[in-house]
Amino acid sequence: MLETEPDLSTRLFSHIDFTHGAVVAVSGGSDSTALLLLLKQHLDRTAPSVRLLAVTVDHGLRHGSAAEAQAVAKLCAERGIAHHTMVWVGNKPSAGLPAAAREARYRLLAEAARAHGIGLIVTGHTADDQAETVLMRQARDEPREFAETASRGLAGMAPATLYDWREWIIRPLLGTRRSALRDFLRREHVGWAEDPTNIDEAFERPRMRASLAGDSFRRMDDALALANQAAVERRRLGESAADLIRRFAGQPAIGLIRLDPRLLSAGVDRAAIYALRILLATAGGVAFLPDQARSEALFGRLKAGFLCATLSRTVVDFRRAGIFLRREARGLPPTAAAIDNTIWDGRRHITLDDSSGALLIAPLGSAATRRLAAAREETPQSLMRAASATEPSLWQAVENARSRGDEPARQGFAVRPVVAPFARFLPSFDLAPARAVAELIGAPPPPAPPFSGHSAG
Ligand SMILES: Nc1ncnc2c1ncn2[C@@H]1O[C@H](COP(=O)(O)OP(=O)(O)OP(=O)(O)O)[C@@H](O)[C@H]1O
Repeated sequence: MLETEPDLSTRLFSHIDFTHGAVVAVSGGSDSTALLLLLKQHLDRTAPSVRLLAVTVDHGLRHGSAAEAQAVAKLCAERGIAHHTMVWVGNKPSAGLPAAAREARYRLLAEAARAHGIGLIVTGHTADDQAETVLMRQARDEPREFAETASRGLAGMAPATLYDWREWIIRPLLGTRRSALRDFLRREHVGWAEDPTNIDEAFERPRMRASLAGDSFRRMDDALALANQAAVERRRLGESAADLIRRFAGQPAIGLIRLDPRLLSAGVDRAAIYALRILLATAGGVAFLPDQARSEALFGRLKAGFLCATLSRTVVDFRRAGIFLRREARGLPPTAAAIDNTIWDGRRHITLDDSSGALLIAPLGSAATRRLAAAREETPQSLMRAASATEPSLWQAVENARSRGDEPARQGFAVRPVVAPFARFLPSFDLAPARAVAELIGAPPPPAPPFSGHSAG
């Protein structure tokens, strides 16, 4: 049993629901090593039967990374904690390597969690990481005139982020200083690895870290206060946007979102623009929200009257019957072999019943749509057809892998809409609009965050 103040681990973990186990992401650095030992202490005391699995990702990028993973495995063996090393294999890009490594890291952590039936991933991001993140974003945002873009990012890392609409990643150390965690490890006589890339000032974060190291705590405290304030604003903005989506958005046909033009004069432009950005990204199947400035300009033009414009791969068609959003016909995925459990065009999750490998997936297309479309009340039929034509459909492969029969197959697969901008990462700040959009388009609701008593954010 570790000798440390139980108050620290109680404060860090007592509000988290660990019923379904936890994967702890342990790099072997000070923060995640302390996280692991504090969480183990907490669970030993409060819920010893909870499954705890430490996972180290070996990115294979540095000499010695395998030895670091082994050191974590050794510590875990000494402490009676299950441990797994996941190795990143495959192509490693020369450009954008940190982002690719991060992407691979979360994928591998989620794979480990799924393999063990665990729905929760815990990382060791600290208050220092948060301050660095916020200051880096502030430095990048400074030249921009649009305060909203800045304030969304200035919320920093969320205390919880839903990955792939499935696993919650939580960051319980966001309010804890790295120095406190290192003090704890020293008291416990536990060492840690120093990652040389953390001090390599060729990268932005180490530069920011170095610039903060020379400062008093003041600058860091100010950055954290700013993040807290921005997080509150971002949550509020999201709640207002969710409210507007529920009141003013409908889905008259799959792939076709209708906005009631009263949205334009609801008197809450900031929230309406945020709702519009989320819906544009959703309709277009884009992981990022469209640019704030362009969205504001589009909103202004909509206020001026009827128009047809494209933003974020989405056609915005304002006519007498309403404002309609649909995926533009350009740039749809080409005909390809259908693969089970994939996301098609960023918008549709495909599940196949058929494993023959003889099926193709392709946009339904306008010819087939004309045959299938049925008239529906006030929605212009031309728009319903245009929306349907961009939906995925399954075809029997004929002759070679690229050609297909005349009629789409009616069976053999299930299509589930996904909330594109939040499908990979849903920060808890944005839970309200993500839920509203899921209801609107018929996506499953996101699982509730693993916090007892109150909602995350
Ligand atoms: N190689 C690794 N194996 C397992 N977990 C890791 C690894 N690297 C980082 N982590 C997890 O991520 C946390 C943050 O690490 P670090 O600050 O180095 O990553 P980052 O790239 O800044 O974070 P992010 O994952 O948000 O981009 C660590 O405390 C740890 O929980």
